[in-house]
This record gives sequence, structure tokens and C-alpha cells, in this order.
Amino acid sequence: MKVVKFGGSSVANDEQIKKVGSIVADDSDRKFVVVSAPGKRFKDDVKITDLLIELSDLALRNKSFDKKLTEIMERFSEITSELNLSQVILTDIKQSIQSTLSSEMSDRAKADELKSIGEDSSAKIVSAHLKTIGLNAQYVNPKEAGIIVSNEPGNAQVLPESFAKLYNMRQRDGIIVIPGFFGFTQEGQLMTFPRGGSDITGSIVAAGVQADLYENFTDVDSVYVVDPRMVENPEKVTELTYKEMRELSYSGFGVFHDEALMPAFQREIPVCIKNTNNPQSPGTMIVSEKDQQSRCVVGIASDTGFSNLYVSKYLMNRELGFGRRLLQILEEEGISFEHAPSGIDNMSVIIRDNQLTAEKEINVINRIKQELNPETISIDYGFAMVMVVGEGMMNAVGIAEKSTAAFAEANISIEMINQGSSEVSVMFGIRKDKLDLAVKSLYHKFFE
Ligand SMILES: Nc1ncnc2c1ncn2[C@@H]1O[C@H](COP(=O)(O)OP(=O)(O)O)[C@@H](O)[C@H]1O
Ligand SMILES: N[C@@H](CC(=O)OP(=O)(O)O)C(=O)O
Repeated sequence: MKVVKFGGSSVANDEQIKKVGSIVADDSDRKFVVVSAPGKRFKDDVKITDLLIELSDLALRNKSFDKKLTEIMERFSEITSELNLSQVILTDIKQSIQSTLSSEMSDRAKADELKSIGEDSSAKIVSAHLKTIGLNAQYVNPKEAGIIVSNEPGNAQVLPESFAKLYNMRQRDGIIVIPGFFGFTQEGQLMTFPRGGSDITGSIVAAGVQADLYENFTDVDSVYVVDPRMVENPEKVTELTYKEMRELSYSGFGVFHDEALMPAFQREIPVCIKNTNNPQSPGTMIVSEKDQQSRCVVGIASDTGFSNLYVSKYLMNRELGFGRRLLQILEEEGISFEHAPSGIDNMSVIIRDNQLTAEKEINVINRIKQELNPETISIDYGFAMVMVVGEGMMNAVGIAEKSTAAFAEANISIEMINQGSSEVSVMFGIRKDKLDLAVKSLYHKFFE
């Protein structure tokens, strides 16, 4: 039994949805289908989820949202008419949007419900299309399926009781089509996962129904060793471990959500990344353990949008609890951190920019000055992180040397290095304007 997830690019228009139909029809093991909202049809297109967020922002500020609503309905109307589906689906979508807007819910709850309508509508459309091609398919809402989540709008996490409930779905006849990206709290409130979270739903369903395989269909033939938008025709990866994929996804490989690995990993369900536009291609397998012969570095991931909070104080190493108190200030201000490399008299804390507001920044700086009395304190923006990843690095000599040589050859100064004791990855902090050059140079060093 397989769980198949189709991303936004795979359900962006009628043509793509027909490909989805063929893929599902092609293999009778594909029983559970999870879908995203229609994504981009071309480079500068706008995803339905983004249109819904724009609509919700306008409506909740009491601004006119009619144009946005028309734009959304036109997208769905084009899909349903090209697929010859009943107009009832369209009426249903419009009614969902309008009834959410006029409900008594809080603004946060409304925003989350509106965001989820893209996936919900997509699942209704895909199940109707599967029926028209002769398959016994039915739409099942995540509440009915048993996806129970924490009460964190836009950032929900699955609760363990979901898995046993989902297991019962195996008994259902035919193909089950479930919308991705959201679940329900114990109290029945809808909550969305973080952006890109339909991958998470797919993994939860795969873990719950104890699937033999979780196939994640997207728009590339495989995971590549670097983001294919940064290097032309990079090498393909045939196999990765969960640990490697987690590091790579977290560090910038947008092809699979990093939070989607845990449910599949815990139940050892293999994941296969495949291409809706070329389903014959074998794709990339993500497994617990892989062939020892493979390369020691499997990928180079990168991301921008980081800041460095730098604090220095003479004899910091002797001041008991300095690091704890510094991190506690961040915790109390609601800021999570990514890395914290330190020296004897200084400490850097790498923070994602989206964690900092102007107000939080002022509070943090003032509190550190008052409570820790440092000599220097600064927040430096514009950092990028590059991650060299591979489980085989543990037994290999010279990876750091080879990496630093790649930076040196590109004349890039490394601002920070962090290697965890697990040795699955080495992180390099550089200025963001040098990122492209750095990734190309590392690719050249390790893969060409
Ligand atoms: N290392 C990588 N390997 C493959 N694709 C990558 C990688 N890094 C980033 N991507 C990007 O991820 C995209 C697929 O993810 P996404 O846009 O979320 O797809 P979907 O619409 O299926 O959810 C690819 O088109 C590619 O540009
Ligand atoms: N539609 C949601 C969830 C998702 O997973 O989308 P996609 O498969 O297009 O990345 C988003 O845009 O965040």
C-alpha cells in the first residue's frame, strides 16, 4: 500500500491533474492520495495559497477583497471546466470562503481556515477527476481521517493519537483523497501546518496507515546535490538517509519539507521523491540506511535570511551560566536560535531574521546589556549559511580542508564554521552576496 502526495506544481491546472490521474490509475497500490493547493503554472504565477492569504489580509482589515475572490474563483473555474467537472464544486468553494469570512471565529482562526481552502478544494477536484476516469475515489477531510494537531495556527504539529485513528482508514474501500496542509485540534479547530506543509500531511498519513512507501510527486526528476536553480544540470542523488535529507531540507532544499521526515522516519517508511512530469524516472529514495560505498558528501544546501547576535566579554569562559542566561533571554523574548558557536571570550547566536522584530531586537539588546554586562554586543544582518552534508563524512578525512579550499579559491571569507559532533554536516556562515559563488565553488570541488 502506497501513499502518494502531489505538490502544488502537480495540481496547478487541468493538464497537470490529468497526469495525476494517470499516475494513480497506473498502480493499484496507490490507495492514499494527498494533494496541495494549485501552485504556480509558470515562473511568475501566484500560488492559490498566496492568493487566499492576500484575500484574508484584505478581508480582515475590512478592505475590499472582491478582485482577489474573482481571481481565485477564475483559477478554480478554469480547472473544473477543463476537466468537465460539476459546477457544484465551484459553488462549494465560494461558499466555504464566504461562510468563513462571516463566521464568529477569531481573526487568527479565520486566516487559517481561509488558507486551507486551497488544499481542501484541490482534494475535492482531484477525487472528482479520479471518478471521471473510472476510479473508485472519495474525498476524506483530515478531521474524518484522524489528523489531530496542536493548537498552533500556521505552525501546527501532529499529535501521536492521530496514527492509530489513521490506521483505521486502511479498511475503507477505494482510493482516499485527503487535502494536505492542515489538521484539527482535539476541540475540532482547524490548524494549518507551516508553509509547504502538505509534505507533512503525506508523511503523517504514510506513518498512520503504515504504508510500504511514501511517494512524493513534484516537478523535478530527483533530489539534486545542489539546488538546480543555482547550478546548471547538477548531479542527481539516487539515495539519501533520513538524517541527510533532514539536514538538507532544513538548510534550503525546498523540494521536501524538513518537518515531513519525522513521521516516516519513526516508522521506517521509505520516501521516494518523483516527478509528475516524468513518472518513469526512478527518483530519489530516502531510507534509514544506505549503501556504504556511496559518496561521503551527498549535498550542499544553502539559505539566506540569518543574523548574527555577537556578544563578547573578557573571561566569559569562567562566568558560570553565561551561555544559559543569554539563551534564556532569547527564550523569554520568544526567539528561537539556529546555531551558537562560541569562543573563550565571545559567543555568536545565529538567528533567522523572521524571528526578530524591531521591538524584540531592542528588548534583547537592552536585556543582555543590563543582565550580562558584556563588553561588545552587536546584531549583524545579511548572513547566509552553507551546509555540506553527508553521513559518510564521519569516516572521511579532509572534508573541512576541501570545503575551505573551495571558499578560498572563490576568494570568499568564512565568517563562521560549525561542525556538530554527529558529523552529518558542516555549516559555514558567509555574507549573503557571496552565496552563489560559494555554492558553485563547493559543487565544483566535491562533484565535478
Ligand atoms: N536540491 C534540490 N533538488 C531538487 N529540487 C530542488 C532542490 N533544491 C530546491 N529545489 C526546488 O524544489 C522545487 C520543488 O519543490 P516545490 O516547489 O515545493 O514543489 P511542489 O510544487 O511539488 O510542492 C524544484 O522545482 C526545485 O526548484
Ligand atoms: N499550499 C501550501 C502547502 C504546500 O505544501 O504547498 P506546495 O506543495 O505547493 O509546496 C503552501 O503553499 O504552503
